[in-house]
Amino acid sequence: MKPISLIQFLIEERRAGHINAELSLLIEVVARACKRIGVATGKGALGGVLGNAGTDNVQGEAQKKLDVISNEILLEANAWGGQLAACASEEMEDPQPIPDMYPKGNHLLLFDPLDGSSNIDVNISVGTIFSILRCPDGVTEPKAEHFLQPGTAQLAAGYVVYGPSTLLVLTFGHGSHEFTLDREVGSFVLTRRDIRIPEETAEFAINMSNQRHWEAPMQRYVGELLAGRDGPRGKDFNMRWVASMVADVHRILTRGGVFFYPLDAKLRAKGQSGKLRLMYEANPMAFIVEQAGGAASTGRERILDLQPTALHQRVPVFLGSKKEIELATHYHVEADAAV
Ligand SMILES: O=P(O)(O)OC[C@H]1O[C@](O)(COP(=O)(O)O)[C@@H](O)[C@@H]1O
Ligand SMILES: [Mg+2]
Ligand SMILES: [Mg+2]
Repeated sequence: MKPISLIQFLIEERRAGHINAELSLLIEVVARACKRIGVATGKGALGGVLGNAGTDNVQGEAQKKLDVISNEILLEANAWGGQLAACASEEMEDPQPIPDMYPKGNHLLLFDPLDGSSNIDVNISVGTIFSILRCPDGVTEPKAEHFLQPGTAQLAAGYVVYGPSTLLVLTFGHGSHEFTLDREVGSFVLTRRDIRIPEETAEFAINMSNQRHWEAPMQRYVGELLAGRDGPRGKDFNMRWVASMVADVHRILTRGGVFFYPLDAKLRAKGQSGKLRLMYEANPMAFIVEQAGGAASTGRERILDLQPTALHQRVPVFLGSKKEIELATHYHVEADAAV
C-alpha cells in the first residue's frame, strides 16, 4: 500500500469534515517546527544545546537550553502563519498574542515545548506536547482566561517523541494516529491509523521513589500490583518509568499499560496540586489516550471534564488501559466516600 504522508492525511481529514483548512495548516506548521526541534535535539553536544540555560521558568524550574530553543522554534514558526490568535507555553508566564504586523487566526495553541527535559543530557527520549483550542468569538487580544477551556473543548492534540525515531501522534477527536518522520525525505508518514490501547495490561509506570508520600488508595493500588501472582490481582506486573511523559505515554499507546503521577504529600508540602500541567500535558495526553480507547483521570474525576482555573495549573494524572484506570480511580473515590 502507498504510504500516506501527514499532508495527505490532513487533506483526507478535511474532506471528512473533521477539520477546516486553518486547522490543517496549523498542524502542518506545528509538525514542521517539531522537525526543527528534532534536528536541534539530535545534534546534542555537537550543537551546543545540552545543559542548563541558567534561567528558571514561571514554575521555578531550571530551564535547559533546549527548553528555551524549542519554545522559540514553536513561537517563531507559528507567529506569521495566520492560523493563531495566541500561544501559551510551559516556558512563559503569560500567553503570547500574535504580533499586530501578522495576520491572526481563530485558534489558540498551547504547548510543552520540551517534555522530559531532565533526560536531554543523558540522551533519553524527550518530546513536545501540544493542544489546540478555538479562540472565543469576538476576542482579538486573548488573555490567559480565554485559554481556560475544559479538555473536552480541544479541537486537536498531539505529541512528538524525539527518540530512536521521531514520531508524531495526533488526534482531532476521530481516533489517534501515529506518523513516523522519514528523515531522508523530511516528511511524516502515517504508520498507525486508529491506535487501540488494550483494556487490560500487566505493566505500570510510576515514580516509585515517591511511594512513601502517596495517599492510602494509591498505596493500596500499587501495593496490589507489586504483590503480583500471590496478591489479590493474581498476576505479576512489570514496571517502567522513563521520566519523559511522552515516552511513557507512547509505550502505553504501543503495548498498553498505565501511567500515574499522583498528588502526594511532598507535592502538597510545596503547595502544588499535582506535578503535571493540565493545559499542555494532561489535557492533550488525556484526549489522545481516550481516542485510543484508554481512560484518563485525576484519580477522582475525568481529566477532560475539569474546568481549568489557571494556565499553569497542575493536576494528578492517571492514564492508560481502561480497566486499570477505572480500578485505581475506584479505590480513590471509595476511600473519599469512607471519610
Ligand atoms: O522526575 P519525576 O518526578 O519522575 O517526573 C517526571 C515527569 O516530569 C516531566 O518531565 C515533566 O515535564 P517537563 O520536562 O516538561 O517539565 C514528565 O515528562 C515526567 O513524566
Ligand atoms: Mg512536560
Ligand atoms: Mg517541558
